[in-house]
Amino acid sequence: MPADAPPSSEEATDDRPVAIRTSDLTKRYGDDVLAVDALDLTVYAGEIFGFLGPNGAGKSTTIDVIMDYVRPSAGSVTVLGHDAQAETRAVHERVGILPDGYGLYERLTGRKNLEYAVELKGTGDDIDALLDRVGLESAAADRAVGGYSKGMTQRLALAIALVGDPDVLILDEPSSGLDPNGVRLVREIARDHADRGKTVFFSSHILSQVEAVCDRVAILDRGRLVAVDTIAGLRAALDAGSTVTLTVDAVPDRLTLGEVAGVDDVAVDDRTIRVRVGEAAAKVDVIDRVRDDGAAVLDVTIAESSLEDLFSAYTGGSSPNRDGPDAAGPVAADADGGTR
Ligand SMILES: Nc1ncnc2c1ncn2[C@@H]1O[C@H](COP(=O)(O)OP(=O)(O)OP(=O)(O)O)[C@@H](O)[C@H]1O
Repeated sequence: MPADAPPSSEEATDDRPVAIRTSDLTKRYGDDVLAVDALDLTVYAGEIFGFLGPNGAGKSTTIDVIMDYVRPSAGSVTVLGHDAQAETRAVHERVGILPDGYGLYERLTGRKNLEYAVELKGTGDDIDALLDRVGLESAAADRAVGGYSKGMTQRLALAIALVGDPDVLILDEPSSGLDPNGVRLVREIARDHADRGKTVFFSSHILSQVEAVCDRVAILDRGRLVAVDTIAGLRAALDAGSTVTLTVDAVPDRLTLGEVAGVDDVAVDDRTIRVRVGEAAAKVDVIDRVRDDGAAVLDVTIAESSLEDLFSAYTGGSSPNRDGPDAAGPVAADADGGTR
């Protein structure tokens, strides 16, 4: 189980350019809610960085501070070297955001919404190319946004996030409301962005989304950073392990599996031996040892720890949705008076 210090494979100094850095970032709402708690996070340019946590973990609040939609109670954020609070305009010029609640003009068509976003950013993007990139057909783009399905709304919001081909793309629950094609599209867009040296900050409570697309992942729980690493690194740090189940002709009288390095637990039931191993190498040793102890192995199955197990281990049991219902809708106005 992770202790106070988040496990990380990036402890060594890294001289890659930094895209987003939060330093001791803390956000309180009133006296009772500590939404973000002393968050230190470094996202490097060119990576797809997963920001993972159960509902209410503080993901949107962190993004809100990055965008200066809310002010931090303590600490600071820089984006591509610009202070998020003091140089908000510079930050907004370099960042595209797909927010959790979209803030679209419902009476205007999708196309008008997009034109307005392009005008506001002064980037002169080709509207049809953007619509095409997110898979919104012309006929749909010419309808009022108020009548859009959740998936269409999400695609339009994604097009707006891509206006100006931003150096940093922030996606807050980007797959919410999308069908599998839409989910794939989000992944392709994220990958394409990163392949061109740009940064993607991908916030989600859906593990499979993050696993499929992200280079590294931070896990946030109740405002605190509990881990930063690759998914493979997180598994290894946790010794998440596997369960080897062997069916044998007969369980040997003297079973010496407990002596095998990496074996955490052994359970015997009739002709089935279940062995929990914490190290990958122990899996083969387990099979060899059972044979050496005198049994014929008739069948072997190996179950790896699921991502849910991994996540629960880090968050003390808060379980995210794997492919579950959409994220919570937009949060109410900031207690400090900011808007979202
Ligand atoms: N404007 C606000 N006023 C008061 N409390 C707030 C406000 N916004 C967020 N919170 C609280 O701060 C905590 C973190 O919320 P936040 O929306 O940042 O989490 P999240 O990880 O983005 O969750 P979700 O996945 O549900 O969007 C929660 O306890 C939430 O209720």
